[in-house]
Amino acid sequence: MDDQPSNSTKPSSSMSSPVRVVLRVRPFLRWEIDSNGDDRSIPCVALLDRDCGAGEEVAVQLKDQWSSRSECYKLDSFFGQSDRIGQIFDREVGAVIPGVFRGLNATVFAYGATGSGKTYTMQERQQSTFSSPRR
Ligand SMILES: Nc1ncnc2c1ncn2[C@@H]1O[C@H](COP(=O)(O)OP(=O)(O)OP(=O)(O)O)[C@@H](O)[C@H]1O
Repeated sequence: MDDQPSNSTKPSSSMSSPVRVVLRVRPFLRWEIDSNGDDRSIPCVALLDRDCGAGEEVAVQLKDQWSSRSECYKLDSFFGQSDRIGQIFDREVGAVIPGVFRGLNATVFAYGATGSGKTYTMQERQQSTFSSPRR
């Protein structure tokens, strides 16, 4: 994601765009709730608009109540805390696989802060949400 504090940081794209930017928000982990307290375990990313009128873009807001951060982004797709890995695969990954067998190149990569769920998402492995932070 672009980090400019503006209302629209990403140019309009369509399904024909060669690059899709997809956001997944993972649930809070048990230890995060325990150490923060329930009142601080409030997601700082919210889906604003599922249909922005340009292709299938979505608008999301990054608003942190504990800092002054308040930014909006347009993305190609959004998956929330309750969305399953299979949904991400079906909507975002499955479509590129036939092309791979026809000799086209496709890359799916995860980007994000440490602990944000990149490995969990890419490996489709069910892991405990009650695990402790790494030391
Ligand atoms: N969607 C999810 N639902 C439940 N738990 C999740 C989800 N995504 C991640 N987790 C849990 O969050 C923790 C961190 O996830 P993960 O190891 O995938 O992060 P990471 O981005 O790969 O971290 P790092 O960059 O440090 O390797 C793990 O305990 C994992 O089980």
